[in-house]
Amino acid sequence: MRSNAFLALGSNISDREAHLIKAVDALRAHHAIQVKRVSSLYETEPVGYIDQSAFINMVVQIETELNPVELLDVTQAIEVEVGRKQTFRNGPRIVDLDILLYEQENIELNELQIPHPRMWDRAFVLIPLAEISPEIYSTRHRQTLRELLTGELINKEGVEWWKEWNGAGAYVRTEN
Ligand SMILES: Nc1ncnc2c1ncn2[C@@H]1O[C@H](COP(=O)(O)OP(=O)(O)OP(=O)(O)O)[C@@H](O)[C@H]1O
Ligand SMILES: Nc1nc2c(c(=O)[nH]1)N=C(CO)CN2
Repeated sequence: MRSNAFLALGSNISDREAHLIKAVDALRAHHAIQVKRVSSLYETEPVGYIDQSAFINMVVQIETELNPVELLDVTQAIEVEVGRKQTFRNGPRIVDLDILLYEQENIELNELQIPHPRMWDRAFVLIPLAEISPEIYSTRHRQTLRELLTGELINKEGVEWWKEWNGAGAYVRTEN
């Protein structure tokens, strides 16, 4: 059975776009993952630990035969493959892959929480996510992403559209 999931990617070291392309290529190369949609790239001011370079962030939609924990194993292996070194919480990184959503599942394991617990506070996640899937519904806000982003609830500052996705993979712009 195939499940729908959304992943957030970010990089803020050296050639940020190249790292993201490598990560998406690695997802595409995996036999149990199909990349369905890829957002544009956004340049974003660092959140949390602010004394570091700007990030490039993006979101991809996948379908996968992997269960959530297997998917986490794969995303963590890709982080290492693309070159992630040990870092500190919120610190700089070659590439970071977070699982945002997996179907409608709520998961509360030590090593995996889905929906990603901080996603609704992060414009650098919500803005690219809304680009590829504006109808996603936040049970916390009782609004769709589209509604949430046209309102005042989310501070959109510090997130700038940077460029279209130039790597391989489905680039599908939704009509909105
Ligand atoms: N939905 C999720 N996606 C990815 N990792 C998760 C998720 N939920 C929990 N984790 C756990 O988070 C751990 C730490 O992740 P990481 O070092 O990337 O944190 P971070 O990127 O600094 O902060 P943040 O999690 O706020 O983005 C991972 O080892 C993983 O087990
Ligand atoms: N703009 C931005 N800030 C961050 C990011 C990120 O991807 N983009 N990731 C972090 C740790 O996961 C901490 N802060």
